[in-house]
This record gives sequence, structure tokens and C-alpha cells, in this order.
Amino acid sequence: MRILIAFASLSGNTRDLARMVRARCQLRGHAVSWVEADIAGLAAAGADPRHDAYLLGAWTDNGGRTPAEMKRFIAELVEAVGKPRHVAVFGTGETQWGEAYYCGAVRRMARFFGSPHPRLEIEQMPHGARDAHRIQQWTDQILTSIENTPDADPARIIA
Ligand SMILES: Cc1cc2nc3c(=O)[nH]c(=O)nc-3n(C[C@H](O)[C@H](O)[C@H](O)COP(=O)(O)O)c2cc1C
Repeated sequence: MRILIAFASLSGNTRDLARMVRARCQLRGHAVSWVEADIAGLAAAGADPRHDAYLLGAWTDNGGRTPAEMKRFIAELVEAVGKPRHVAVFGTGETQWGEAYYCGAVRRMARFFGSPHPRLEIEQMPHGARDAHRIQQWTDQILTSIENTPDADPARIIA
């Protein structure tokens, strides 16, 4: 499959997480388009913005909010391809901001897209065997689910 990974990361935690997700996708033989939303737009994903799966990641800003760079990217994505069916969301946050706000951006993005997939929420930076295992399991679960879905996405039918 062609997979788009796009994320916003202020201090690198979410970038580390995105890299681990990318490594797993590539290990399973998928082609990954990589967009760092803080410095690039959808054009970085190549000539065709349509992908089989969209894995979107973000850190969480004040009050559980989605960072502005990610909002801008999402607006561009929706303008180009609509709200895709196969969106899964990951991110990092800190519980010290309060349970109600923890990884709020991940929850908001998943809600916005109506994502049917589980969310991946990591506290601060991913570390240790436990996080590595969670990330691998999450990525595998998402990819297996999408691979096995009879698809009505125009992007996949045309591709
Ligand atoms: C100004 C600011 C506000 C934050 N607000 C929240 C928040 O509401 N909820 C949360 O879970 N984390 C919050 N955080 C923590 C970051 O989301 C967390 O450190 C994250 O791992 C940073 O990811 P990054 O290294 O990819 O930028 C906040 C951090 C900053 C700097």
C-alpha cells in the first residue's frame, strides 16, 4: 500500500514516534510518503496526494488542542482528497496537563475524521521495550485491518 505519514512535532517526541511507525510500515513492505507538517505541506507526499492509508500524528498543545501546523495540514489534506476513510491517529502528550487534556490532539483528530481505528497515545517520548512493542502492535493492527478491508476509497480503486 501507499501510506502517508504526516505529523507535527515541536521538540521531537512525536517525530521519534512517527519514525518508529514508519519503520514498521516499511518492514511490512509498504511505501511511505513522509510529511513533517511543521516544515512541509502535502506537496512533500508526492504528485498524487491519494494514499491507501493516512497515519496522522501530533503533539498536544495547550488545553488539549491540535497544533496549528497540523490543523493547517489537515485543511490542505481535506481540500485535496476529502475526509479519507482510512485515517489512524497517533501522538504524544503528558498526563501532567490533566487527564481531560492528555493527548487531546490525538482524540480531536480521530473524532474529526471519524477514525474507526484505535488511537496510539504515548506519554512524552517513546522509550523502552514496552513502548516499542505497543507501537509495533498498533501499526500492525492498523495495517492488517486496512489490508483486509474491501475498499470503497476512490484512491485505491484508481491506484
Ligand atoms: C505549551 C504546551 C502545552 C501543552 N499542553 C498539553 C496538553 O494540553 N495535553 C498534553 O497531553 N500535553 C500537553 N503538552 C505536552 C506535549 O504535548 C508533550 O510534551 C509532547 O510529547 C511534545 O511532543 P513533541 O516533542 O513532538 O513536540 C504541552 C506542551 C506545551 C509546550
